[in-house]
Amino acid sequence: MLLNPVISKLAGKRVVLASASPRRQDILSNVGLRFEVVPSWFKETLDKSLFSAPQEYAVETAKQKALEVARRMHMKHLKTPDIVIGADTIVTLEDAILEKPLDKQDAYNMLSRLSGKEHSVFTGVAIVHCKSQEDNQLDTDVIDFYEETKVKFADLSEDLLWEYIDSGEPMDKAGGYGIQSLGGMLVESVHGDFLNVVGFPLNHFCKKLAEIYYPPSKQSIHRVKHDSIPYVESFEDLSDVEKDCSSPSKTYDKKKAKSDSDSNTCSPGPSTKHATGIQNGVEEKPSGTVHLPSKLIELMDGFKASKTLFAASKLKVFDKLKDKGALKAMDIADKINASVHGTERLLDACVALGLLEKTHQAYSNTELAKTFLVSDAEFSVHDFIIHSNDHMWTHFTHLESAVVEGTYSHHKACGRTAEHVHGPEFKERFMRVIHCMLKITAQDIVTAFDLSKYGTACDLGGCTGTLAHELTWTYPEMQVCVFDLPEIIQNVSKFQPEKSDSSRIIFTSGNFLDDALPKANLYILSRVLHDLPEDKLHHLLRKVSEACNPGISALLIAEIVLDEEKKEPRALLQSISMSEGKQRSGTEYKKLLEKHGFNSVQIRYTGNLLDAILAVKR
Ligand SMILES: C[S@@+](CC[C@H](N)C(=O)[O-])C[C@H]1O[C@@H](n2cnc3c(N)ncnc32)[C@H](O)[C@@H]1O
Repeated sequence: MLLNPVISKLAGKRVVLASASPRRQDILSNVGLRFEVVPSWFKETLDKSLFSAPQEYAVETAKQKALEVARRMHMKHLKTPDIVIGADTIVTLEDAILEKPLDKQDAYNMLSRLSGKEHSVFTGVAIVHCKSQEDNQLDTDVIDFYEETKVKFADLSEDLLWEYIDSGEPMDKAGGYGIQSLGGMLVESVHGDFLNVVGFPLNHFCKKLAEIYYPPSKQSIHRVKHDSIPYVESFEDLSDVEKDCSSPSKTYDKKKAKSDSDSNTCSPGPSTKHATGIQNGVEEKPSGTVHLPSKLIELMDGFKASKTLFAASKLKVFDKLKDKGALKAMDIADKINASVHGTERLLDACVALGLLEKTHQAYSNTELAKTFLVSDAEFSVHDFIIHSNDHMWTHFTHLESAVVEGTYSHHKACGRTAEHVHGPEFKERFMRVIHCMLKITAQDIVTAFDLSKYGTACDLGGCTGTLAHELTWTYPEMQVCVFDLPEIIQNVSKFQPEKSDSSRIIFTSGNFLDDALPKANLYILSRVLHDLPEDKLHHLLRKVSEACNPGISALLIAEIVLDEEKKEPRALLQSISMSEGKQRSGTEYKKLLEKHGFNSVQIRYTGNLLDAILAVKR
């Protein structure tokens, strides 16, 4: 349950926290906010002398952190977040800004300066609302603020200072201390928001959200206009949010219905059209037509958009336009051997979907098509689209019977024989699909954690070796073994990139359930666990755990990690077509791994197709 109704205003939006700080993540997730973590690459090197007050520096840094993530996500995967939250905490003493200590001596200098004195902790916060414009440019709207808390340190003895520094705690914290853990011992008093010192001013943040989502009522808000049709403009008050939207007594307000449909919250359906009510003494009358929520329209029409993309890919429209500049519908029809009339309709639909551009009756690829849809582009998802058209489409057509039967008997449903599924043609297509999707997410997986200390890695179920190449590019010392079934390994040669030091990668065939695992410091299971039934899953994890030496080895998992409420649509839509296995939340993965002796489990939400989990036995 959400304690604060303003947090619920963010439900259904793609919210990103541009900070790797586990403390900020905890503060926000504890109040039920669902968000992805995409740490900012913005370097905290703004010239402090340019700011008239230290808090302005913290606010600007927070803003730049959030904007960097918003721009990167928009550019990189064309998945623009709705909101990016950036934060920066600094400690100031007599106008000097103390950030994170560089080393133990620096930590000592900071803490001894703070000893016996009162200092200020400022956290600058930026809330960036993002929107992708029609020309694919990113439009951002920044709201920022800061919070100050005053903290007084006790007089600290040399011994206490060094004991604290030797604990390692000061190193990643502004001012060199963490109030929420050992550093709490140094603090005599706190004036202001405690969580601000921990790293995020939650109370001020919620107040800001309330200002954004519940603008203060104006004098004229509850006014009645007596035109030919009387109408009422009204802003809901905070307490309205918790009310059941289906309540028949709820008054219908056209403006609200529109904004609700835009923000995917509940909106009155046709049954409320004739409702009347009294709000703040003003009688409201029904006001005009009911808008079908855009969310629902999108869902009802979604299959047409998918099929348009699939048909254009299957007919190789994007390939024909590659390197050709703009072509008229007639010329494209000729190249794809199709009717001019039908081609023109398909092309116009692609323009409407942002896949093609049209100028002077001629069509050309958009940047999105050039990057992802041309079949030989570096990051092409063409093979995945063809797989979706030829297989997933049929799969989903039989969804009702799969639900009724409780299993996905897709061979039967799709009229396919074992030969279709296990034959060489299927294997090669399967490998192409895996290869193209992993190419897009591999970099984020291998950089989610610093893996440089692992000299050898073994990618179990590593298929074409995409992750192995990314690992050797990122970690120049690492040797990687790709372990997969013999029929996969014998086909890997055609997937090897030209520019790669393949001497550090070996391909080994075997069955990870039956055979001994190759020796390695780092085991990788990418998109393997979610597919396994419980008995095989535990068997495999037991084997990996036995092969891992405490303190030396680790297990890296790449999967979609569900939010705790299990509402992530992409994972749930994928689950619907899975016959065995299941998608799991972060807590479920932690419990599963703890059961197999991995007592340190860290999760990174990458914002890309797969998230990363690093599990270590201490
Ligand atoms: C869903 S794919 C994932 C491929 C790749 N790791 C990725 O992240 O895209 C599962 C991989 O595990 C391999 N695999 C399945 N069962 C296996 C087994 N018993 N032993 C070895 N590899 C297996 C499959 O051949 C396939 O390459």
